[in-house]
This record gives sequence, C-alpha cells and structure tokens, in this order.
Amino acid sequence: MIEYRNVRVALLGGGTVGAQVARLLLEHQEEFASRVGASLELTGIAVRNLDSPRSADLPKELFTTDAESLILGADIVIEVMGGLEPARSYILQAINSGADVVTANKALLATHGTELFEAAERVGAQLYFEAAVAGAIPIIRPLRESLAGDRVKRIMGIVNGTTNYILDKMDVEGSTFDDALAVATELGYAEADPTADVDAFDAAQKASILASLAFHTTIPLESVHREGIREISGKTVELAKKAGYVVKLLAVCERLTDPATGEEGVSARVYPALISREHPLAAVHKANNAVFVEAEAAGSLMFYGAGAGGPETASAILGDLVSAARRHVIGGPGLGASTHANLPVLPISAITTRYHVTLSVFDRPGVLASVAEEFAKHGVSVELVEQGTFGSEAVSGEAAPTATLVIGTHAALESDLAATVSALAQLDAVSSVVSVLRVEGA
Ligand SMILES: NC(=O)c1ccc[n+]([C@@H]2O[C@H](COP(=O)([O-])OP(=O)(O)OC[C@H]3O[C@@H](n4cnc5c(N)ncnc54)[C@H](O)[C@@H]3O)[C@@H](O)[C@H]2O)c1
Ligand SMILES: N[C@@H](CCO)C(=O)O
Ligand code: NA
Repeated sequence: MIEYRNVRVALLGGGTVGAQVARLLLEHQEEFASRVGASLELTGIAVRNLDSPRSADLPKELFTTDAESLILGADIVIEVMGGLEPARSYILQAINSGADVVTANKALLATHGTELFEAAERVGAQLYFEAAVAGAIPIIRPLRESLAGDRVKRIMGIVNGTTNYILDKMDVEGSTFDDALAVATELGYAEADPTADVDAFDAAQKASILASLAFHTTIPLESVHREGIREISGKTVELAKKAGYVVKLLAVCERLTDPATGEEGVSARVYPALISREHPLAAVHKANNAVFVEAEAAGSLMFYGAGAGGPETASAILGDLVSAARRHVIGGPGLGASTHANLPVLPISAITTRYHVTLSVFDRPGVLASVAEEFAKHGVSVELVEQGTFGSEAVSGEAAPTATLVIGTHAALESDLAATVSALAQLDAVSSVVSVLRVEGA
C-alpha cells in the first residue's frame, strides 16, 4: 500500500452540487489518491443548516456551520454555496491564507472576478472555475489551456439549460412559453423565481466569463448586452421553423472592428436569435448546453453536454480539484491569468449580423414598395421577403385586412437596422412591428 501525504480539502456548501462533490470524493478516495499522488482529505462541509436533507448519505460529523475555521486549515477550498456574500469574503480569506480555490459561482466571478483574480495573483494562489460555465462541459480549461496558442474569433454558446428547455419545447411540441416554463419549473430546471434564467442574467454572467477568457481581456458584466426570452411567442417560433430556423438563447462573444474608429474591439451579448436548423447548435435539445468556438487556426469546435445538475456539475468541480491538488503536490505556477489585452467592449449598435424583421402590414397596393424603400434608405440590403398569414385589424372601427411580412436581410450594421425598424414603425402601411430577430451562425 502506498502511503500518501494529505491534501486538506474544505467544502463550502452541501446543497445540490456540494453533496455530490462530497459523495464522489469519499467514494473514489483511492482513485483520487493515485491520480494526484496524495490523499485528498475532506476536512469538513460548511452549511447554513446542519439538519437540511441532502441528496447523498454523508457522515454527519463532516458538517459544520463554522466556515471560517474550516477555511483556515485547508490547502484547497471548494466554494459551492452560491451568492455574492459571504462567498466573496470566504474566497478572499482562503486565498490570503495560501489555499487554492475551486468555485462554481458564475454570479460571483462575473461581478467580483477582477478582485478575486488580482488577490490570487498577488499571493500566487490559483482560482479554478470549470463548473461556473456550462456545468459538466469542459470549456474553461480548453479556453485557458488548449486554445491558449490560438486566436479565438467568436464563441456562440447555449449556456442556460432552463431557457433551452423552454425554447426546445416550444419548437418541438408547439408548447406556449407559459406552459413550457411551468414544466421547466416542475422538473426543477427553473427556479421558483425564473428571472435569472428567463431574463438571461445567468447567461450574461457566463458570457462575461467566456468572453474575458477567450479574448484575454476583462469584460465587465455591465457591458454584456442582455435580452431574455419572455417576448418569444409560439407564433415567432412557428414562423422561424417554416423559414428553416430555430430560436435559441445565444451568448455571442466576438472580436469585431469598431465601425466608428476602425479599431479592434470585442462584443459580448445574450439574446434569443435565429439559427439555421443545419447548424450544430440547432441540435442541442432539452436542458443541454453547447459552446461553439471559432478559432483562427483550429477552425470550428463544439463542446456539448449537461450544463447543470448535481453529479454533472460535481464532475467539473472534481476535475479542478485534481488539478489544484496536483499543483499542491508537484508545485509549479498553475494556470496563468491572461486578462491584459485591454480591448474595448463595443456597444450592441456596433455589431453586424443578419436580421429577420416580421411586420404586420395592411394588405393594399404599394405596401411592399414602401417597406423595401425604408430598408434601402438606411443602407440595409434585403435578402428575402415572405408574405405569411392573413388576418384583419380594426382601423377607425372598420376591419382592415392585414398580412404578415417577413423580411430577411443580408449582414447589416445593428445601428442601421435599428433606424430602419424605427422608420418602418412610422409607416401608414405598417400595422405593427411583430418581431425583430438576429440571425446567427451563417
Ligand atoms: N445546481 C446546479 O446544477 C449548478 C450548476 C452550475 C453551477 N452551479 C453553482 O453552484 C453553486 C451551488 O449551487 P447549488 O445548486 O448546489 O446550491 P444549493 O442552494 O443547493 O446549495 C447551497 C449550499 O450552500 C450552503 N450555504 C449557503 N449559504 C451559506 C452560508 N452563508 N454559510 C454556510 N453555508 C452556506 C447551503 O446550506 C447549501 O448547503 C452556485 O454558485 C451555483 O450557481 C450550480
Ligand atoms: N439555471 C442554470 C443552472 C446552471 O448554471 C441553467 O438553467 O442552466
Ligand atoms: Na464547464
């Protein structure tokens, strides 16, 4: 029997993720020891309430409500409590006491990441966070290490399971948004208050982390453009389907040229977008996640799998734990931080993409010409026009026949498209602007 020295591991949080981290760590102790070259000793699990039910049968004596004492004696601290405070203070305490830290906390990283990374850099500690983006899917390490020698041009990610579940159910089964959300809540994907998921706060946090890593710069959460999926109706999904597209909530991070200055910048944004049914991201069903990366030399890569769940997220945490523990045994600098590119984050008005504009128009002569003229006037080139369903709308008490027009554009600058849409809304011929969706992944 080989005698290993101990690496002391403190676990902060014993909930959905924490209980599974503890279970797997205890169950596979021998395997971890041989992989790391040292025993990983779980010294305790800090929780808020000692008597809460757990998803795994864990030794009672491991639990404590005294997180600070647990941190003091640890070589590695795993933070799976969630929230900003006291998680932030505990991580700073761990770093300053010489421990490496593993966290799943995307909200904390997107809000206080710079402070935490600087603190870690000052004392030579490491901060690992594979579980914070797309759960089980390895994407942080590929960006930090495997692609460190390449130049990432663009990332398109489905990074929120709840919204993908809802949009997929609307697309595949024709469910309404409300019904799909109710099932997502029942299955435990969406929280009782689904705001973080549905209004894309969660996806924006992940976009900020991904874009910062991919472009070696700092992308503050406030500069991530964010639109949620509440406005996506069954009709929008149906029209998209007819046109060969699917609606997905996408986190898009890309390098682009500032149209105002000609300088290089980056964009990070989250919104529901149309994607061709031929694109690999269109095949991401249910609550799965996927991250599609386009790099200069590597070309297109796709990372796919479970973005959440106790054991799934624990897998990512434990991978980070093994890396941290190996560094502890062998030494070395670990992963280098590289956020010094200082690229400006450009506003949404600076992006260039394709669009589908859906209008309800009055069905009378000359309508098409007046609509087409607005696109031309603003320098937006039209690729296709489709006339859809007919209906009627009350105008001055009289029923007037209407038709749905879908106008697909070639790549256009967002500011030009926005000006076109404002002008279209003012036209007598236009009853209403039904939707404006960006088309990604040409
Ligand atoms: N659940 C998932 O599928 C998933 C996926 C990816 C990332 N994450 C992230 O993992 C983290 C944990 O998520 P979870 O779903 O396990 O949460 P959870 O609510 O199930 O568990 C939180 C645990 O932390 C403990 N805790 C909270 N505040 C504490 C405090 N002040 N002092 C001591 N203990 C405290 C609670 O007692 C509980 O044991 C979050 O940052 C979350 O964003 C979760
Ligand atoms: N609420 C998140 C959990 C994983 O971060 C989701 O639906 O993807
Ligand atoms: Na991950």
